[in-house]
Amino acid sequence: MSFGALRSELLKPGMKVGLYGGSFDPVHEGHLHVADTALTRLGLDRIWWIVSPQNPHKAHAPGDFRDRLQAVRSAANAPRMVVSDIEARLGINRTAQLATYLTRRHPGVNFVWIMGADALRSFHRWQDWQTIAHKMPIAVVSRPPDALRARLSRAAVALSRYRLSQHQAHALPSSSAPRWTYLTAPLYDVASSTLRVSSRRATTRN
Ligand SMILES: Nc1ncnc2c1ncn2[C@@H]1O[C@H](COP(=O)(O)OP(=O)(O)OP(=O)(O)O)[C@@H](O)[C@H]1O
Ligand SMILES: O=C(O)c1ccc[n+]([C@@H]2O[C@H](COP(=O)([O-])O)[C@@H](O)[C@H]2O)c1
Repeated sequence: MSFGALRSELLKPGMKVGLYGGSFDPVHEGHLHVADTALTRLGLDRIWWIVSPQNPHKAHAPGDFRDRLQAVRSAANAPRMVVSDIEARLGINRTAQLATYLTRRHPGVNFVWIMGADALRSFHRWQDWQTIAHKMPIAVVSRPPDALRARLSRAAVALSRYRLSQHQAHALPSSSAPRWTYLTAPLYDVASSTLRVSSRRATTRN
């Protein structure tokens, strides 16, 4: 489903919506695994894949936005998956801005921010990260090799008293923020950066 379709879909109060932000440059199996894990373990009604125009912490320019959006649409073409260009349309690239916008506009909807363990490791460097944590619950999905380091990271320690056991993950979307959980799941050792290097090598060889 595209974001255009989403706009005409009624966002009902009480709906549980996972926000899964990423560059997806390119989209890969690990991303699908994160979305499926969050959908099932949190009992979500929807996952919105938020294709980021430009991660503010990545120096290199990502691939063409429209191409990435289209690739995510093809990969995430499954029930309850929605692909969104909302950041590009709003002209924003900070998660705190998105969280503020969505929670204000849809106060009755239960949004959850979804990210991999590597993102938790650097979360304390995101702009207004405390605001994000206070606007919506967060679900972190394990990723090699970050499992232990992520749970000992600055943000994880600062938010430790708000952590919910993964056995209670179903309660996360309707919990008041700050609240977060760490979902241990099968590890997918795949990264966009590795795929970009392989694709460059293949292009050079041909
Ligand atoms: N294999 C994976 N396992 C768990 N989480 C992942 C995995 N790949 C990506 N993620 C998570 O998905 C989100 C989007 O990731 P992103 O699009 O940056 O992919 P990436 O593979 O990390 O890219 P890059 O290698 O360019 O940094 C982030 O929250 C990231 O932590
Ligand atoms: O808001 C920030 O300061 C911030 C800093 C780094 C990353 N993010 C978000 O984290 C998500 C994952 O980014 P990426 O590039 O690692 O896929 C994506 O939605 C980014 O906008 C956000």
